Amino acid sequence: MGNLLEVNDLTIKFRTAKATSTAVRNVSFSLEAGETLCIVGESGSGKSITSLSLMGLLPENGEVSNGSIRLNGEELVGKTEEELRKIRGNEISMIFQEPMTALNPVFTVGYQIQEPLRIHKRMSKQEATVKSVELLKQVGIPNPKEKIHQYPHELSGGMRQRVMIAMALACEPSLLIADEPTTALDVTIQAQILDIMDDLKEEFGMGVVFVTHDMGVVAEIADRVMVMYAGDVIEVNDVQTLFEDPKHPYTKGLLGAVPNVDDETQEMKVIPGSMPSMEDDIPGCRFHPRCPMAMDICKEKKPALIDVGKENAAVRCWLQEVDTNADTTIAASGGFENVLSD
Ligand SMILES: Nc1ncnc2c1ncn2[C@@H]1O[C@H](COP(=O)(O)OP(=O)(O)OP(=O)(O)O)[C@@H](O)[C@H]1O
Repeated sequence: MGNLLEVNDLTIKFRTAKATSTAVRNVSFSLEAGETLCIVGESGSGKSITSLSLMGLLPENGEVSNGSIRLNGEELVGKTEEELRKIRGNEISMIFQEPMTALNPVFTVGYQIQEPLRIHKRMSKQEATVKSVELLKQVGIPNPKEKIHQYPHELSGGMRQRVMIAMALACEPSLLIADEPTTALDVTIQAQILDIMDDLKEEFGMGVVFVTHDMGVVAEIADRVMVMYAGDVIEVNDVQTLFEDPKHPYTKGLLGAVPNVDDETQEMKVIPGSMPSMEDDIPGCRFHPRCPMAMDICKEKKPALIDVGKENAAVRCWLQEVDTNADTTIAASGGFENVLSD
């Protein structure tokens, strides 16, 4: 069986007043049905732009300048807005950090969940009403028959987030894209919503692309993790291996000195220095100015993303290429342990 999602060599550029700059470079990844891929990295690494491009929702000054995005074998790059509208909300849905970007304040919750069902699934008003009550129940909203008559502003933040999830799941999409959907919520509500998403993923067999800063969330929900830095994929692996044996110094930095997949309180650590902007022309590895392990070659030549022994596992680092015992080298020299701050 083919992959649900195949992204190949995706490059995204932005036109700004000064120039055209590359925000995301040659990104490739795949996703199977029922799998959750977390995209992680500091602010500005290209996580959101990558996920928005999957929906054909790049800002007006941005474009996919190269590459391919295939959903169930169908190419999405180059589709017209009208073609994409048929796919959005039906085959692919998205949830955001701020539910009010998806919810319309002037329509009732019920109307907004029923709309995609009537458009994409051609349900009658009565069928869509029954389904919307069922969906609200599935996402843990009490008294769903009453709630469908309420407006978004009458609900709490956590309840609005659930409504947005219900809306996104209404048409049982094969791909759900979630961009920091629980970041603004308190931890208890966040945990409840992640649980609901996980249950619904199992039930519907969706693939999920989940963008987050929070390594605790990654540990809880990811099957695989893709780490991005300044527009490049720098490491990808299954969640257990990535937490137990991160290869790239940047990933080690994000995870801190003693990563533990079972530690749900783990926060992304602050790495000294800052991410370059997309306009900065940095020779070699774009991480080298911040890397405690940088060698001469890192300043001169960009490393390729190379496989690390199994399918869907790769790292972009000269240490990996020139020293097969790279992990021992990093561990022996202390890596980030001496420079990390919380
Ligand atoms: N409309 C835009 N015009 C120009 N550049 C943009 C635009 N939107 C994003 N960018 C640039 O694209 C790059 C990637 O941004 P993106 O929002 O994907 O990062 P991110 O990793 O998701 O960060 P955050 O966690 O802050 O959302 C950044 O350098 C950003 O400045």
